[in-house]
Amino acid sequence: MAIYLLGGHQSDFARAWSREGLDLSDILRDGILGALDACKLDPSDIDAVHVGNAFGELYRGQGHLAAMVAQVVPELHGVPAMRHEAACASASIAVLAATAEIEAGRYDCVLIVGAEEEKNLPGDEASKVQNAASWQGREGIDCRFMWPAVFGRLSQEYGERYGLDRRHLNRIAEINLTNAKRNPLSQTRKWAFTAENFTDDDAANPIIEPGTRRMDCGQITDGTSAIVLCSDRFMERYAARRGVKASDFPQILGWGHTNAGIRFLDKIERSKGQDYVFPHVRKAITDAWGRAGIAGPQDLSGVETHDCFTSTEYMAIDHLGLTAPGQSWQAVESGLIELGGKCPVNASGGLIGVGHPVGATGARMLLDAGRQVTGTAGDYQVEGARTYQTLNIGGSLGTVVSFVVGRVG
Ligand SMILES: CC(=O)SCCNC(=O)CCNC(=O)[C@H](O)C(C)(C)COP(=O)(O)OP(=O)(O)OC[C@H]1O[C@@H](n2cnc3c(N)ncnc32)[C@H](O)[C@@H]1OP(=O)(O)O
Repeated sequence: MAIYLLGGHQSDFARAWSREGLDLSDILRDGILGALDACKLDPSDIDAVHVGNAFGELYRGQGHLAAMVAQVVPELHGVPAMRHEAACASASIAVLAATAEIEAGRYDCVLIVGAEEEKNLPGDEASKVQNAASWQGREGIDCRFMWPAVFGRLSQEYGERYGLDRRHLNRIAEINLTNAKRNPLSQTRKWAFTAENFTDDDAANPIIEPGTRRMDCGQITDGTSAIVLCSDRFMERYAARRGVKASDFPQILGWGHTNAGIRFLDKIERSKGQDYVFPHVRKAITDAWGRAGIAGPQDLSGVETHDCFTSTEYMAIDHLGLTAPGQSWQAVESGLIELGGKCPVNASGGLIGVGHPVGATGARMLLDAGRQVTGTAGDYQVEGARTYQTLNIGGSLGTVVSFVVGRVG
């Protein structure tokens, strides 16, 4: 059973919606209507809706986002809707639920909308809200900001296991923020940087938590990304109606999904002496390859990966097999991960450059992967892209989801 990615929508991640008198419900509406418009679908074409959102209750006091769907788009009244929360992987989990429904033959055309509002609080408060995705009172990490602290520990772990030169982390930030300048929907496209920002200069690149400096951080972002998936049965009708070919559209070729518990230090302890710092991340990636029928990174045109911090991308590089374990620095130094390199990573700018509206990120990655393999990624197009992989994580790698997207025929 093929699962087609019909298309989708991303909002401008530079927008702070509360400053326009708008809130999470408006963001959700924009995602749904944007995706319908992009795919030239009527609301009546949609069999089910899945909402990805992590922190609606905490940022805006707003829960029950499944029912919000028909509230803001009344034409979807009566259509089944569900909300999924898995921290920063919420939208990918929503996608997994949608693909299962299509594979089961229950529905043929399903809309997935990820949405998050974060900019309605000051930056430091907004960051602390996200601590909720850690194990309250039990992480054993004394800090202000849980995620900058956790991923600072991750770079420390790489340092202890394999050796780590911080210049490679600074370079990852620079590559992603440079890529984001080409992306008309990225949050940071107009931000100004100096060369010192990408060094260990304490003034130009201040320490946020041990092991993490400002430029290592993904952003606090408002935004939505929504995609529409459909069965081959629906695609047949859709293609005939529109006079297009099914082979023009990307398919979700494979997926991997693992859960590894919430507490960061347990995961680190568990993998001592093993090849990979996170064997469950490696498994999600290789499961996706297996289901897609590809052999490994040599079959990929590019990757959209989680880079909530530079250390996260550093980890992703070796777990994706772009280098041997612990040797991610080689891919940074050789230019392999840059636009024009053998396997560009985060051509869009990633979470550091595009922004990270937590509940929307997984859908945004799939949308970008789909754009790449259909040659519609504009100024950040990876030339000749055919097959793309996404890697989306929740919390300290507690939830991991990876997809392989490509065109067939
Ligand atoms: C698995 C996971 O995904 S876990 C990841 C979860 N995510 C996180 O933990 C988020 C991590 N990031 C953060 O916590 C925050 O970005 C922080 C705390 C590091 C910094 O946040 P803030 O204090 O808001 O500072 P920040 O530098 O982003 O922005 C301050 C203002 O300066 C602007 N700004 C920042 N850098 C620049 C620049 N280089 N040029 C121009 N403007 C800039 C921002 O747009 C912002 O303005 P705005 O509020 O009008 O939009």
